[in-house]
Amino acid sequence: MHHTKGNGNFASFSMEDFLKKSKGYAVIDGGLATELERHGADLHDPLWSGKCLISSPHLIRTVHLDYLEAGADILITASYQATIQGFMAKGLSEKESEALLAKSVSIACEARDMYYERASEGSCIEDGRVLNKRKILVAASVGSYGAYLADGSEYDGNYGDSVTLATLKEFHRRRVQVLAEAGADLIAFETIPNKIEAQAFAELLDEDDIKIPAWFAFNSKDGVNVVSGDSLVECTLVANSCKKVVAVGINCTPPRFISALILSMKKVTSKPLLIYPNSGETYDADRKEWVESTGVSNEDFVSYVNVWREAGASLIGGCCRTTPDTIRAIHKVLSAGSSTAVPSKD
Ligand SMILES: C[S+](C)CC[C@H](N)C(=O)O
Ligand SMILES: N[C@@H](CCS)C(=O)O
Ligand SMILES: [Zn+2]
Repeated sequence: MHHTKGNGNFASFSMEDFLKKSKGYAVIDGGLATELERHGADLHDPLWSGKCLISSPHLIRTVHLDYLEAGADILITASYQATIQGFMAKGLSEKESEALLAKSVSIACEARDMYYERASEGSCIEDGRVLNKRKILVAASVGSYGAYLADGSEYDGNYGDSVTLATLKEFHRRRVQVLAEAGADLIAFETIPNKIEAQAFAELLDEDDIKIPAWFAFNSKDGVNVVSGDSLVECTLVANSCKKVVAVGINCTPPRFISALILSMKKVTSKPLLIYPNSGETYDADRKEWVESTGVSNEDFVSYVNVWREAGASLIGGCCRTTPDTIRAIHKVLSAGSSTAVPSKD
């Protein structure tokens, strides 16, 4: 059994230090694709939100900036479903594809710079906008192989026998290298639907000498295991035994499942726990649209925040179908309760 608890530190970056300096918690941003669509982007495309790296990079920057002004401390880049393989299928060269991945990071960094500029001019809260010079992290998104398949496979995670550990490592290798060298603070492996893909990510981080740390975010549709049916505890242990993983948790999962998932992860790791649930709505992968009216309201979402914090989550945000309003409300709840919050520690 390898139940040894990792220390969560890697290289010069320590998630514990970052959290300590920000009162023990941090706010992650909300749905990027959701917000791009609300601004008029058409994401009916195999690249989904990654399509905007080609068609409307300025819109991505606007959305990042909106999330910072809503109080997010961490931006997740537009690279979730952007892959070299996906770009090349559109006729781009390998070099152009790699440049677009790097651009996802530079767009987020630009938004951060613009935010800092605004913050130095302004006061703390202006017209409901959060403006202060806190430390902001850029997390380079790496969606799972299922995301690349563009058929909602990240909510299922059954890739079939032909997809092996080696296939997954080969598939992800170059993108991870490019993103790690593009100036992000960390890599956000997102919507990891099974254990084998977590293993592939952990091995890539170690074998390829990736210079920045990472977080692992799994997803669940039953509140017990990850979506493929693999054990969440085993998946968490894979993350826990990788030194470069500085936080582990859950994303794009209905809010009602989150507390139980946090509690089961907490039993096997002392790394900081992160959660950024979706609204609880269901995704129709054929239509590439969300089925409305199955989710929770912003008020209901936010009513969970203190429960999640008390259960042990220290990084909290939103995934698909959450908006800057959700993040603004999360920021408000957490800053109001921060005097009583207990920071996570080893
Ligand atoms: C997290 S899901 C909503 C992303 C989109 C999906 N991979 C698709 O292409 O349909
Ligand atoms: N970060 C992604 C969603 C992950 S499920 C995006 O909105 O592009
Ligand atoms: Zn999502």
